[in-house]
Amino acid sequence: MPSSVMPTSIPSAITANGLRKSYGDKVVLDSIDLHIPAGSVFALLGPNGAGKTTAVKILSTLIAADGGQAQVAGHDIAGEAQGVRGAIGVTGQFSAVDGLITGEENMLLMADLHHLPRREGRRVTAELLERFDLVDAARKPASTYSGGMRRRLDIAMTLVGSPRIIFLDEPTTGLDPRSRHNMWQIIRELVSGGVTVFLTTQYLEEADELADRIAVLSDGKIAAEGSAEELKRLIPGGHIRLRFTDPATYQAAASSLRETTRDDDALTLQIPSDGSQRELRSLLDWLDSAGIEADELTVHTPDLDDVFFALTTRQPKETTR
Ligand SMILES: Nc1ncnc2c1ncn2[C@@H]1O[C@H](COP(=O)(O)OP(=O)(O)OP(=O)(O)O)[C@@H](O)[C@H]1O
Repeated sequence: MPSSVMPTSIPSAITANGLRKSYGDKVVLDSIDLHIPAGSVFALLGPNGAGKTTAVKILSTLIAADGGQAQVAGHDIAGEAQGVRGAIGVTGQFSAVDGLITGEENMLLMADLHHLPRREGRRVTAELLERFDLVDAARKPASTYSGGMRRRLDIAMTLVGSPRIIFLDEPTTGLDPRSRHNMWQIIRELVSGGVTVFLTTQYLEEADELADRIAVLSDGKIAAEGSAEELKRLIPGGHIRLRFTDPATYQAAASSLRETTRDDDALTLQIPSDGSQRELRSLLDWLDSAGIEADELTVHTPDLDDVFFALTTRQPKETTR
């Protein structure tokens, strides 16, 4: 895997070896290893209840692991929790925003918690409210904010302490498409400023858009890890789909094309393909020479959805890893 051949000159922001956590009989994290280079975006992807939040809580020292070790920003999560906390910011499902006070007051409170001198606190607050487009709403109670504004305030509050590593636990869950794209832009800007982002998400598109590396968490284990492109290559699934309306044409095509998957009810044929121009051309040539005309032709290349479903669909017990 590329993580093992990572240039040693890139320092690791987060490393974990054999992290374990159970609640009662339920094993939530079953020996997790992570190596996240500084300045990169790492996405931990998994279905509901996979253990993503548990991983964030352990790495941000909110809860203790049952076993294994991890270093965050060079500090051991068990022995140097204060060092870890000083280097990180956490936002997400356990938001720090207080709805009863204004956005600005929330920011100033954060500045106090970080022991910033009053003037410096005001300067940082004004700068971040501006950067996150919250100036107009700054004097309104945070309870009146939309979901997107609240998330922006949450991240702005996290940045008061200038963290080098930020944990974003499902940062866009429940946001509308525009707010989601705004949030992605904010995350990209954080990374271009050198921050390392550890992101959890259920959205494949989000991981595809933002992450340098993606790990798919399933049944307490990392089922696969790599860039979006590497993960897509892991699974087959590319195909060309031909749809017919005339049953006789469909039958003629089905009986003469090899390696097809038939759907006799929908009158469609699926031909395995890597989606390349060469394969598409040879299929079209063949259809032409056989005098077969499909009513619709679509090319399907595997996407992260395919990877996700292939890796997280529960298998019968004896075939699981
Ligand atoms: N304090 C707790 N006590 C008992 N079980 C817990 C506790 N916290 C989490 N769990 C269980 O651990 C599992 C993983 O939970 P976790 O919140 O980490 O999942 P997740 O991947 O973040 O899910 P989601 O996408 O729904 O937030 C779930 O089955 C959950 O019910």
